[in-house]
Amino acid sequence: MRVPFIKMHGLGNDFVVLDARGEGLPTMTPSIAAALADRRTGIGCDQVILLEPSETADFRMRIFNSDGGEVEACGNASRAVALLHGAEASVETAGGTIRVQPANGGASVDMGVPRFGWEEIPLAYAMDTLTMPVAWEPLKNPTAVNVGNPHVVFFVENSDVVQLDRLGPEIEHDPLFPERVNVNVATVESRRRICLRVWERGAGLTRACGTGACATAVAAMRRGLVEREVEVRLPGGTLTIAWAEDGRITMTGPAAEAYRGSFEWDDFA
Ligand SMILES: N[C@@H](CCC[C@H](N)C(=O)O)C(=O)O
Repeated sequence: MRVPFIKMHGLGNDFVVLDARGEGLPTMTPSIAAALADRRTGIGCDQVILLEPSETADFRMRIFNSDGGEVEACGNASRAVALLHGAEASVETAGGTIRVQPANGGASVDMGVPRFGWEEIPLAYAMDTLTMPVAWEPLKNPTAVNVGNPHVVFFVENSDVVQLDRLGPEIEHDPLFPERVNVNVATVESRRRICLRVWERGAGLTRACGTGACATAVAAMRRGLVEREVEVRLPGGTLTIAWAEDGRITMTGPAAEAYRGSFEWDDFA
C-alpha cells in the first residue's frame, strides 16, 4: 500500500505526519514508527504523528517518539497539525483534549491544565515536586510538571554548558520516573524570558520541545521567577507561553510544512 505523508516541523522539531482521518491505514506499531523515524534508513523525524477520526473531538492525534514509543502529548506537533487542518479544532490526544487555532504561520494551542502531584507526574514515590530533593551531578532540585506528558525542569545559571547529551539519558531512565521523563535545563534571563534546552524522552536532544516550554514556564511561574506570560527561547526558535488564572496554559508559535511524499507501507512493516 502506498501511503502519503507530510513532513512538518515546529521550530526544527520535525514530524512525519500521516493523515488517516479519511482513508484508514494498517495498524501503526512501535517498530513501524521507529523505522519511519530513522534518519539513516527511513524518512527521518523526531516524532511520527498519526491523525485519525475521533468520537469526542474534531480529530485524534497519536504521537510516536523516534524510539517507537507512543506518548501522550507534543506541543510542536499540535501547532503543525493546526496549520494542516487550517481552522480552529479540538484535538483528542492520550494526554487530554487540546484546542488548536491557526495564527500567523503557526498556531495558538490551549494545552490544558498542568498537574503537579507526585503520582500525576508520575514519580516512583512521594516527594515535593516544586523543589525535589534529588540531584544528578550539577543538576539539582528540579521541579516536576505533567502537561499531558511528564517533565522535570532544572534551573541553572547557564543552560548552554550543561552536558545534556550525557545527563539527559541518565535522568530519563532513572527509576524515580516509572514512565521515564523529558529533561529540561533552563536559564531565567529576565522576568519575561527563559532560555531552554531539552532532552526528550524517546527522542533525545531536539531543536525545540513545546511541552517542555510549557512545563518550564509553569515551573518558573510557580517558583515566582517570571511573570504569567513569558518567551521561551529554544535552539530552534521562540515560543510564547501564558498561564491564565483559570489554570490553563496557552502556547503560541510558528510551525511549517517542509514537503510531501509517499512510501510503501510494506517496506517499513
Ligand atoms: N516534541 C514534543 C514532545 C514529544 C513527546 C515527548 N518526547 C515525550 O516522550 O513525552 C513537544 O514539542 O512537546
